[in-house]
Amino acid sequence: MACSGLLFNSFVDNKCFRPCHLKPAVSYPRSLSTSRVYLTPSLRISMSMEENGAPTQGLEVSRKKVPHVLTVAGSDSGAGAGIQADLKACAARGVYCSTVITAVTAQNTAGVQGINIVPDEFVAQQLKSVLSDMEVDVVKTGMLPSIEIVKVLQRSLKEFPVRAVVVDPVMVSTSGDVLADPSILSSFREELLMMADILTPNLKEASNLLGGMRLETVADMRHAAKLLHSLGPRSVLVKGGDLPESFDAVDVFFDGEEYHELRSPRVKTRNTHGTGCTLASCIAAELAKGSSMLSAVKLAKRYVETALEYSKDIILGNGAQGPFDHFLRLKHNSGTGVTFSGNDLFLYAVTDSGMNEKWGRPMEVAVKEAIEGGASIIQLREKTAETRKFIETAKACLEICRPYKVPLLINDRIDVALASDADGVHLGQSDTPAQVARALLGPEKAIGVSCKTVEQAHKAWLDGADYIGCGGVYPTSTKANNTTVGLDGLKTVCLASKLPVVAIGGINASNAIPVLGIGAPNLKGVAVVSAVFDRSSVATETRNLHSMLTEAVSKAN
Ligand SMILES: Cc1ncc(COP(=O)(O)OP(=O)(O)O)c(N)n1
Ligand SMILES: Cc1nc(C(=O)O)sc1CCOP(=O)(O)O
Ligand SMILES: [Mg+2]
Repeated sequence: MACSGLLFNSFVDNKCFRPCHLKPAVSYPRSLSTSRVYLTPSLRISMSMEENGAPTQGLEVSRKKVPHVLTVAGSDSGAGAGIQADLKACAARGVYCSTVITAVTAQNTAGVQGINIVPDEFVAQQLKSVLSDMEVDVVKTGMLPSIEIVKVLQRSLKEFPVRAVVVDPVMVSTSGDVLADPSILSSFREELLMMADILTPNLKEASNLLGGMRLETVADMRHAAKLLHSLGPRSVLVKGGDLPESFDAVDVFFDGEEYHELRSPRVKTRNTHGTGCTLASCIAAELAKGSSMLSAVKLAKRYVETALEYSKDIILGNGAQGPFDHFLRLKHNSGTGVTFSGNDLFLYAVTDSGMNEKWGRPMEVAVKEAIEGGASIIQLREKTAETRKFIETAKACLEICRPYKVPLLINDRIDVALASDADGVHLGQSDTPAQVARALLGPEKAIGVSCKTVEQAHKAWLDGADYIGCGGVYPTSTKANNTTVGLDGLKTVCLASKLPVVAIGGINASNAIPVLGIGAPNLKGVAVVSAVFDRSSVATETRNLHSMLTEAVSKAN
């Protein structure tokens, strides 16, 4: 058979299996005429090659095995469940996910409007494409809409065995729409269940597989798990999410020897569409990474709970069942409504618990007063706070800042910023490098770096910082042993950087104007500690400083 580009709608023979115009997955230097590949148990590939017939030495290519789940399921256009949920769950768990699509559904938060089943030969073709090439660890099945597709899957898994098979016996969607003809039940029982290392039915599915058995209590679930186990799967997880009037979400796990009742508080939310697919994919992902079955199930359950809790208030769609956020990120963008910009540096209030204690002010009160006085950004600089207390304070202050859309940053402590979902961090030269902070905090959060030199400013830019704090502009007694760079040092750093800069150190109402007058367009404002917090009224001092700065800027324009 001649190879002529991509092949549509036809089976391909093995010789021409990879479309000819595509490059091989690994391309070797042309001068190396032959290669021998040895697979060691640790999955490192050592390649010994010969150049012009002479052995070459020292070429060691180490290939790290990527944990890989193949999902065989239906597409959900609303992307809450099905293939889309599987992809997101595996990505969230750090596992590669390939896909064999069995059906394309037109679906949203209201239900399923249409289903188009993929021809079984084409399901077979997809299975062969992936399984013959891509070292799949675990296969996870979802919507298997026809008996032929179940048979195709069984044949493929015989030809290309994998380490584990997770079967989510999808029959009816969360909206109540039928996703597999009831005639599929016999094929599930006869063909699918014996391939399963774990079967994960909900109550309805477990009942259907057991000929309509009533499942109303945890005792019923235990009985069902045992009966289902006798049909072939190595273990069974009967999910009790729909159990009437239960306070906890209880799932029953049975591995043929022991039962485990896995309980967790029920999350009150409409955003549960796709939980079954996600749980099964997550179990598959954990198995692919090497977990035992019970730990994979426990990890998966905890992950789903966390995602549901995190997403309980997000709004997507008008139907009864919304999707949830697998990456625990959507609230950061749409929920806080706070996005850092250089202009936020105009009047930067940096807290000091010692000063607030001295004046008998709780931190939350001080922060509120600073904002009401005109502070455009707040930094919690708590050098001695105990971690738990620091997180609580940060959360309380965020409640205050959010309605004003004033960003709240944490000094030094990335852990506290993450735990409190603060808007970013400010880091010094001896703190965690900004590049590491960026990797931990993601692209959305603001990162400021203290810089006294041009080199430090350049590095801050390369590391992905959002702004520079430059000082000490004047001598300060707030920070011990601080080097003063003066107005000249400040100007040098500003002119050497593309980043917005805020000046800090000894700045107050009597000396702030010359700072703004240095003539650097990227100097966006001043940061102050004692000038506002070591005073009897934070609001009054902040207001004075704010109006002075505003007046100076408007005069300069
Ligand atoms: C806005 C701003 N600029 C500079 C600093 C100082 O940070 P750092 O050098 O890490 O010193 P500490 O504040 O941690 O003592 C800052 N906090 N804010
Ligand atoms: C926290 C801090 N960083 C500085 C730097 O030079 O990077 S100076 C400083 C303390 C600023 O306090 P005050 O406004 O009371 O002088
Ligand atoms: Mg620091």
